[in-house]
Amino acid sequence: MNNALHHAAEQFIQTCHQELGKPSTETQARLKEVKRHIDQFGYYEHTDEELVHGAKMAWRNANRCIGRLFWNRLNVIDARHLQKEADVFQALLNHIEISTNGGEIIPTITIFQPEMAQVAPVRIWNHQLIRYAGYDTPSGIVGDPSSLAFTRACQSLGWRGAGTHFDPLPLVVQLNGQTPRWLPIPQELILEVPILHPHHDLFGGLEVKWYAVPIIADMRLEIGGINYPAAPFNGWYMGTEIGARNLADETRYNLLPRIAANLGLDTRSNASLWKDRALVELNIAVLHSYKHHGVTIVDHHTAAQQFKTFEKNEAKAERDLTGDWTWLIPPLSPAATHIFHQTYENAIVSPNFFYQQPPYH
Ligand code: HEM
Ligand SMILES: N=C(Nc1cccc(CNC[C@@H]2CCCN2)c1)c1cccs1
Repeated sequence: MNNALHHAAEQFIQTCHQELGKPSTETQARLKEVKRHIDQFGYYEHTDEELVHGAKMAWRNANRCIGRLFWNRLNVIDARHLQKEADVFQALLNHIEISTNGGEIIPTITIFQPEMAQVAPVRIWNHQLIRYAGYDTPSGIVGDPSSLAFTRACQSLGWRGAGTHFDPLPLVVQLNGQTPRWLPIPQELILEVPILHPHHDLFGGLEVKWYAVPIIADMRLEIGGINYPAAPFNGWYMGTEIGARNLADETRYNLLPRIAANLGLDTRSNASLWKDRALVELNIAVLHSYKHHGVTIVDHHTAAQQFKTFEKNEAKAERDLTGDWTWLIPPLSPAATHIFHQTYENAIVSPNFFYQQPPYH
């Protein structure tokens, strides 16, 4: 075990220090110190700058992320010293407030204490800090079907939702494998955007909205062999995530039939491409609404162009680009982007983000 950690630590320290332009004397001294610490305690602690740069490297290595051009502008919040529930909740509310920034979204990551023994010191049960509940009712599913299991977990902890299609779920935090605690997010901290099309009525009477900031809270951050099981991170949305998946998928909010009907499209034949027309108008509405409310969002064409620049920057830096084509292509008009017509090596480079076993079932 320690040999693997030695090697991972050495790889990271060398690359990190080289990228930060540190003199080799300092790197050698740091390597010796880390080696000694691992031999004595079985782990080692990252310095502040190793943590900051390591988190940025993890974003840069995220093969499925089209937004990596801005990897070096990540706002890193060091929360490794927090031990009490109240402080962890406060740090999560702080993350929501700081990253939302009134709509001018700041890509941010908050890093809680690393795994030392086997039990994770802090685990966040939420998939995203802000997400809508899903309820199984006799007249069908209300809210986000993706949230059914987590909503049930929250209810078993005593949480009760209002029962609407857009009930923000509570934050759920578990310390050292003990009983998880939950905390509702103050409504004033949750910036939301009403979705409206600039020219058409897409939804009839139905009020449709979505939250401004996607904050992934259930992935494990690995840096130099050290694991951080709680390291929530946010960027801004690419419009298709909301318009082509969250509001469009049949197993999500499934709005395409309703939109087609309101647009007077012929839904009896596939060849009328009514689904495609409904998709395009919904995505126009999403981009228009976020821009109208001053909330950062990127369309998939601009995002692809930014990714092209990232590809060029990485080549200039003489780093091998890795990527997962199947996730990098946008779900709407993929062949209209350069990504579709290129191949990417899906090798896993550390530091990186990984899935982990959900802490509830
Ligand atoms: C700044 C704006 C950003 C945009 C527009 C963006 C866009 C995206 C999109 C569209 C996906 C695919 C998600 C899906 O299809 O469900 C993705 C995946 C991902 N992004 Fe980014 N991203 C951004 C920032 C970030 C940041 C700040 C991080 C971490 C520090 C990050 C890490 C990741 C990871 C780890 C994945 C893969 C998730 C998985 O495997 O489930 N991204 N990104
Ligand atoms: N724009 C974003 N989107 C994003 C990024 C990573 C992961 C996810 C959620 N992906 C899971 C969903 C559910 C199945 C397929 N997509 C969204 C960001 C979220 C956090 C930082 S950027």
